[in-house]
Amino acid sequence: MIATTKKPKLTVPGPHSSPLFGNLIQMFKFVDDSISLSRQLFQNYGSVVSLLAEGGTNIYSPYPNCPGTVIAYGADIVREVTSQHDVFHKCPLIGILYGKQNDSPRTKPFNHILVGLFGVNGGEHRQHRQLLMPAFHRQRIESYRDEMVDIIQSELDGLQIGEIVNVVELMRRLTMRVASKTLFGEDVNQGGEELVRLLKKFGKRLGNPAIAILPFDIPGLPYHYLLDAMLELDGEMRDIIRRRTTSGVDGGDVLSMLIQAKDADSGLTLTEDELLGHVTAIFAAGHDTSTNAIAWVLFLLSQHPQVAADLLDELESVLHGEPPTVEQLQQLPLLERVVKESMRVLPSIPWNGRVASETTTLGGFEIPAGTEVFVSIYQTHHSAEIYSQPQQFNPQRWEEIEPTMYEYNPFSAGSRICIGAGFAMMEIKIVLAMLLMRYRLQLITEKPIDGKGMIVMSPRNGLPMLVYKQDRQFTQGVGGVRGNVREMVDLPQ
Ligand code: HEM
Repeated sequence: MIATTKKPKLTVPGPHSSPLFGNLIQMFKFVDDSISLSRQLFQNYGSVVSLLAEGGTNIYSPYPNCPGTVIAYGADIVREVTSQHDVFHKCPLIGILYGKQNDSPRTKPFNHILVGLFGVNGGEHRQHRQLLMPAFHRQRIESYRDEMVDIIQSELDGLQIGEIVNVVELMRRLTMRVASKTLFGEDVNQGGEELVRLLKKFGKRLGNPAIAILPFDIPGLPYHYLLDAMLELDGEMRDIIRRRTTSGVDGGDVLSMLIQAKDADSGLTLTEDELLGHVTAIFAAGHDTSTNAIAWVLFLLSQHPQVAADLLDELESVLHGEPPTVEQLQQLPLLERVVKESMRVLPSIPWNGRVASETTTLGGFEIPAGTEVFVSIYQTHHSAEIYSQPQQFNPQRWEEIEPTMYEYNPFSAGSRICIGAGFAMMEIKIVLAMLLMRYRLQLITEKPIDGKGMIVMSPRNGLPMLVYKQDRQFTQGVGGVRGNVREMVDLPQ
């Protein structure tokens, strides 16, 4: 626990709040549309900005006396934060709720649900990461290829020509199935529905801002229903873990590997609570991210017909309509560039959140202990000092540029770099290759495309697309896009 007995003052520049509920309003604005608000703040105050000059905001830090929120961007900032992991601590995905455990047994799961790697720092993080690494080794990940292909095939078989499909929902179902199969060995379509239902229910309750404002376990209040959903999820997950532990069967999935994982020096294995923390965190970190990464690629392709045509040429010439093998994935350079460029312009994780474990500096400003710091991956990727015409979706640029890991970091950088990056890239590429050879998806522009969300950036109104057999009519459906995405990427009128 970071000890801050008195709330120190922030001296990082930023806007001043209105007298009544100014901090709540600013927090709400940030959570609602962090990209637009931060763009404005960076323009007005520079690359290191306080959400409110006087502090008093707390979005993510579970520690009492958090002095406020600092947002920052740029390669130097990314380096400072990601290379000093003992100074800039990471906190559980459950955010401020992590600090709300009390004597009630109903709050006990806050200890572990969505904690995993996100909730450990320093030596403990190194130890846990080492235990998890074998499950994410290249060979292990590659062994998931066949299961991924089967699930993708079955989801694509379900698409009807002429129907309008919300691509975000389609990809969410697909990546959830892939995650539950590779993590727990349970395909959603073959009996894993209960777990996915409970995870969804819990995620929905967690997204209700009222739980932070009225955290009282009283029937009728959203916090009460969050605790109910969390206990149900906790129970279901424990059952899965116990079944797997007592059966002693290695199903080849991540959970089986984690049950067997043993620290080489101490011989320690993961406790049931730790296992629960890891699998819920990996599940949460591993499917919504990929869902939106794929959705944004499909959006950008729908508005860049020449890129879409070139990509299909590449896919067909190498794959001839068949799902890619692991080796063939290395022979698709344009696919690689399209995905990289899409994750540069519209990263599905726009921020890296941290909390200062001691008083330190960032970009030359003093950062008091306990301050929460958000580093903007999005704004770093849109920096004109690093990328010429940063708003342009131009996969070709990757033929000439080789940014450092601090300049380009959709998966973060340093010792806390995404453990699932290899898994995600393989999944995203296989989905795109199989989908694009079979179908053309034409964007429906009825509703604005608004990229929203603080943890994961997602199109708020979904991404409705009309399904065609792949007919190469890529110029259809180009243009007419409205919404805040126009401020993020250059699009045809
Ligand atoms: C396009 C897909 C993905 C993106 C963009 C992404 C991005 C990220 C980023 C930016 C971080 C660092 C967050 C921070 O430092 O604050 C991270 C961490 C993490 N990711 Fe991913 N991720 C993706 C997919 C996955 C998948 C598929 C898995 C697992 C199956 C996964 C598991 C994790 C875990 C466990 C961490 C914590 C690592 C640590 O703290 O040591 N991610 N991811």
